[in-house]
Amino acid sequence: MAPISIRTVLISESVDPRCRAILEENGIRVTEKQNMKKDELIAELKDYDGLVVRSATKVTADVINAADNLKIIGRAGTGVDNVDVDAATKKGIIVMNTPSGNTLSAAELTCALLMSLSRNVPQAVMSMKQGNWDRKKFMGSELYGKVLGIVGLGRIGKEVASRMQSFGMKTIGYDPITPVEVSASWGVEQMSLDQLWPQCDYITVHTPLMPSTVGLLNDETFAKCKKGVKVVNCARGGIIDEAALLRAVESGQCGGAGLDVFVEEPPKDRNLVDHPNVISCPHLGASTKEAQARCGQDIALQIVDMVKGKSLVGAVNANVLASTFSQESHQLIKLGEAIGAVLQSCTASQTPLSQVHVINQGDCMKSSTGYMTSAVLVGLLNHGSGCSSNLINVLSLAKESGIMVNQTHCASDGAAAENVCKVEIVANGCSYKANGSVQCGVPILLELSGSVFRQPVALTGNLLFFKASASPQLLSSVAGLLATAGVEIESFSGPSDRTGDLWYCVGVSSPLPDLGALKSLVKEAAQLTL
Ligand SMILES: NC(=O)c1ccc[n+]([C@@H]2O[C@H](COP(=O)([O-])OP(=O)(O)OC[C@H]3O[C@@H](n4cnc5c(N)ncnc54)[C@H](O)[C@@H]3O)[C@@H](O)[C@H]2O)c1
Ligand SMILES: O=C(O)[C@H](O)COP(=O)(O)O
Repeated sequence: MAPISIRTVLISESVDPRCRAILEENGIRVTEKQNMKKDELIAELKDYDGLVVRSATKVTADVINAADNLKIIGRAGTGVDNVDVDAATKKGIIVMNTPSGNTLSAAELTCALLMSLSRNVPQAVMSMKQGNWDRKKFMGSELYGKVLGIVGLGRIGKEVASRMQSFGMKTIGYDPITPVEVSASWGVEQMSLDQLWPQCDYITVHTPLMPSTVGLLNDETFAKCKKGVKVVNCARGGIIDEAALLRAVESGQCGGAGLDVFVEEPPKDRNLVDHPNVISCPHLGASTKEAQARCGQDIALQIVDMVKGKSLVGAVNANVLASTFSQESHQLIKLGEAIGAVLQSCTASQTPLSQVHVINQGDCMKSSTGYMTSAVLVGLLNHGSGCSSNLINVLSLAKESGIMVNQTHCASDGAAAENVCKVEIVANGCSYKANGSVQCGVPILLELSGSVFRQPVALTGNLLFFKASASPQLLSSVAGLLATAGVEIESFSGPSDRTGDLWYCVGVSSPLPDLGALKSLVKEAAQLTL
């Protein structure tokens, strides 16, 4: 992938100073501006290539669509639910997070809430401060021997499990992705949620907030739990339905709740926060010096590595790009874009483009299948159109335009070029094909719609393609016309076959000022600069 240039970054929240220092040490100008309202953020962001946030900045579609220079949104932390990732992807903006930097801190806070719930520590502290000495009111219960249900067995769920096992808790859990044998290896027996709810003395949720996790604990599921179950939400507000939780603590079905996160932060509705059996924190899971240092440092290093073309780590919406940081992939991307551009030029009058099929042939093309398709589409959609799609958004743009995209990989067919990218498109109901490869680091075109070139076309510089039937005068006539226009021929590739209308390509010193001048000599003509 072409290196992404990030010269300016706006940090819109309190992020560890290491973040700014690392970015600046690497020549990136940084501005820190906190507590901006949406309009201020929109106005400010116009001037920046990058934005670094935590969870408070709402990077909505309006903000993203107004940020014409923005290329990356860096989240110094885990959850990206405050970023409209779909809108960013459509705009070709990378969204990147640092998912493991605050795992231990969030796990420790979860454990602190579980322990506080078991012994009423916060309530006892408040009571002491009010001058009381009440040893009866705050009778607790041991964690030892109790059952902890962990919903979401990812990074944090796993760390919570091992810590609470050291208190003698039995840990059971549910996760649709983590294999049962994996969680069993760290002591968590997995089961369905319906089996889990009635067994738990404590439940803690550690999933992302998404449609399938909104209201995981609700009136119906609370009813399936043991009476007096205690719950912790240190993940995202809304995974435990707040209204259902209030009803459950009021009825005693829920014996206590520890909340670090809320649907609305800070919560305007204080009913849960004020309930005597609810203990809460203002979203402090990641608020430790260590977690902030890791997240601030990680996001800065990830951005710098990406700018330097070293690696792409932590991108949540551009995984395909992670494999594009090598010399070989740069060359293949150039090849894909060039094939797309050639096909676009040679079929410019044929619209609409309705199908694109990219076949990657040969062992070396196996790992490149994903990004080659995007590269071909970038060439097809951007060339001569003013469209500025990139590898991040081109698939969604193609889908929006109703283009059917297919990609396949096949083994080498034993021909001279082992690794070949073959592209077939359908435009205006007609099919066109182009095959290319990389030779000595240069992208080359081997075949264009049935014309196999005797001398492959080096896909670089100014290229003039024309379709004509072979005749002894054809080349001298084209050469004469080019000379009259002051255009020098630098290379020539003709078809190996000589029958019918076939494609030729001439590398020229500059584009022909009037392509129409070729009309009397050829059937079709197209030119492009690569
Ligand atoms: N309170 C804080 O300050 C704080 C700090 C860090 C992370 N978090 C939040 O904690 C949550 C977990 O973070 P993580 O780093 O462990 O994420 P993770 O991606 O490592 O783990 C999430 C797990 O949830 C599982 N999951 C997805 N859908 C599920 C479902 N329907 N039921 C059960 N499990 C499901 C996934 O398979 C995954 O294993 C996230 O919401 C994150 O934003 C909060
Ligand atoms: O998802 C996260 O990383 C946590 O919720 C932490 O959010 P914060 O960076 O705003 O503290």
